[in-house]
Order: sequence, then structure tokens, then C-alpha cells
Amino acid sequence: MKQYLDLCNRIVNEGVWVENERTGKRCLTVINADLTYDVANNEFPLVTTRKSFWKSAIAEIIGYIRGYDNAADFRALGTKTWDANANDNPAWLANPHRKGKDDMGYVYGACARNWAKPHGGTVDLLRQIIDDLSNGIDNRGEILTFFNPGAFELGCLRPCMYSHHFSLLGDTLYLNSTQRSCDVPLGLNFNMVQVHVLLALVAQITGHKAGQAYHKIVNAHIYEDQLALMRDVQLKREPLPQPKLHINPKIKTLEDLETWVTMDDFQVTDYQHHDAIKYPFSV
Ligand SMILES: Nc1nc(=O)c2c([nH]1)NC[C@@H]1CN(c3ccc(C(=O)N[C@@H](CCC(=O)O)C(=O)O)cc3)CN21
Ligand SMILES: O=c1ccn([C@H]2C[C@H](O)[C@@H](COP(=O)(O)O)O2)c(=O)[nH]1
Repeated sequence: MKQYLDLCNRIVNEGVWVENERTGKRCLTVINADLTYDVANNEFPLVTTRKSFWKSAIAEIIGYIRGYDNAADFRALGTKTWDANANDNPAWLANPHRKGKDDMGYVYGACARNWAKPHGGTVDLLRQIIDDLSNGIDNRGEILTFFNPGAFELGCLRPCMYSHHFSLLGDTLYLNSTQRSCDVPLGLNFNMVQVHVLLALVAQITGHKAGQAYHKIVNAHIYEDQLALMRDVQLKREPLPQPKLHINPKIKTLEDLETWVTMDDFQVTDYQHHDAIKYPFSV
């Protein structure tokens, strides 16, 4: 929590105003932040200075794992977070590749679970990584990437957390996640949870202990219409003790995650938080 608040304060105190053409809004911006999550000790990085909708965050990462490309599938899993990008962005609505209501296009897991090879055929990158790690193999390239420049025009948004690199040291699994662009009041609140959960889940289904997760953020920003709420409300509050995450131990395989897992298989205990804050969302 401290590292989140430190980053928010750093943006407020040292950020530089940058125009953003896609949203038409200015962002107070810093470059480079490195956050670490102690997954080994289950120090769940949930924001306490406002109510965080952690189930929604976990639903997003499960949707990426399943290769979803449709906001309706994300809604069925428990999150509405893709509704606006799928249905309200004028550039995407005018894009001839959009397949209709709720379509997100070729993004995130839809790419990673079905990478087109230049010489024909496809690769299920996540399946390969899970198989390697389950067999104790770390080939120094166990990288789940969603970044596919040749397909940007086929999707509603480029991936923000675009790379998750898994590493084995003995029987302990580590994760380095990289994020190119970060909406700190809204997105990061979810992304911290997602990095923690991704390492915890992949460790669980590949039979390893979870170690640390390292989260690198390149462009970290606060939109102009979010600044007053962050500076004058959220940053005035005192953080509360960190809660714990509990994942159903019956989840043992990638197929379990793909088929029967729901948000009821995740519990958070001892979550004390301040009141919710409704931050504006930029489409
Ligand atoms: N501008 C922007 N910021 C983002 O963080 C973001 C995008 N766009 N587009 C793609 C995804 C969608 N994400 C989202 C979208 C909405 C919320 C949101 O509205 N959160 C509210 C309520 C969540 C709920 O009720 O489930 C929050 O208070 O956290 C969070 C992340 C993260 N990403
Ligand atoms: O997981 C996510 C997904 C998106 N975001 C934020 C970061 C930016 O504010 C927007 C994406 O806009 P770009 O113009 O494509 O950079 O969404 C996030 O923080 N976390």
C-alpha cells in the first residue's frame, strides 16, 4: 500500500502535464515505477484508502487467461470493465474490424492463446508456459506477451500490462510483469491485484511455491479530471492493515481456470477500507 501511495504522491508532486490525443485529456505523468508484491507471504496489495472492487480485477485476469475477446464474457465472469472500450470509443465503433456489440477484437488472451506464426499455424503461449513450468522447465523465455504490433488495428485498445515473464529458482516461481501505460487511480488499483493473483495462481497450478512479483510501470499517470479526488481526498486518508487473499486449493490445472472457476473461488479476509471513490473513466 505504501508503494502505491508513494507513486500517487510522486505523480502529484513531480508529475509533468502531457496531452493525450486518444482520450483528449491531459495527464499528470511520471516515467518509471517499480512495485514489488510479496506473494510468498500473501501480502495482498489491495488499496485500503478507498474501497477496491477486487473481484472485478480478478475477473479481468481470468478473462485474459481464457482468451476472451468480448465484454459480455467479462460481464458474465463478474466485471463490466471492458464495456466502455468495446462499445463507447468512437474510433473502435468506426473500425471495420469490430464484429458488433461487445466485441473487443484481437486483444490480450485472444492473441496470446492463439498467436499466428509467420510460417503458418498458431501457438497457445500460455499452454506452453504452463506445461514447461509444470515440468520444472524455465527456458529463460517463459514470457506471456500480449504485445502484437501487427494486430493493433484489430483491437479496441493496445494491451497495457503487456508482458508477464515467469522464472523458476529451485521450487519457487517468480514473476516480472511490465506495463506500458497506467491509469493510477483506476487501472493500477486492479493491476496490482492481477499481478499478485497471476503469480499465486500459476504457482498453484504448476506445483511451485510463489516468490515475489515485480511490477514495472513505464508511463504512470493521473487524468486531469481525477487529480482533485486523488490529491484532496484519497491521499488525505491513512492506510489500513493489508488483507489476505485465499484461493480455492481445488484449482489445480489450466483447464480448471478455463472451465469451472468463478469469483467465488477467491476470498479476501480482513479487508478494512475507507469509503469508495468514484473516479472518472476515460474511454
Ligand atoms: N482509462 C482507462 N483506464 C483503465 O484503467 C483501463 C482502461 N482505460 N481501459 C481498459 C481497462 C479497463 N479497466 C478498468 C475499467 C473500469 C474500472 C472502474 O470503473 N473501476 C471502478 C469500479 C469497478 C467496479 O465496480 O467493478 C473502481 O472504482 O475501481 C477499472 C478498470 C482498466 N483499464
Ligand atoms: O490494465 C490496464 C488497462 C488500461 N489501463 C489504462 C492506462 C491508460 O490510461 C489507458 C489506455 O490508454 P492508452 O492510450 O492505450 O495508453 O488505460 C490501465 O491502467 N491498466
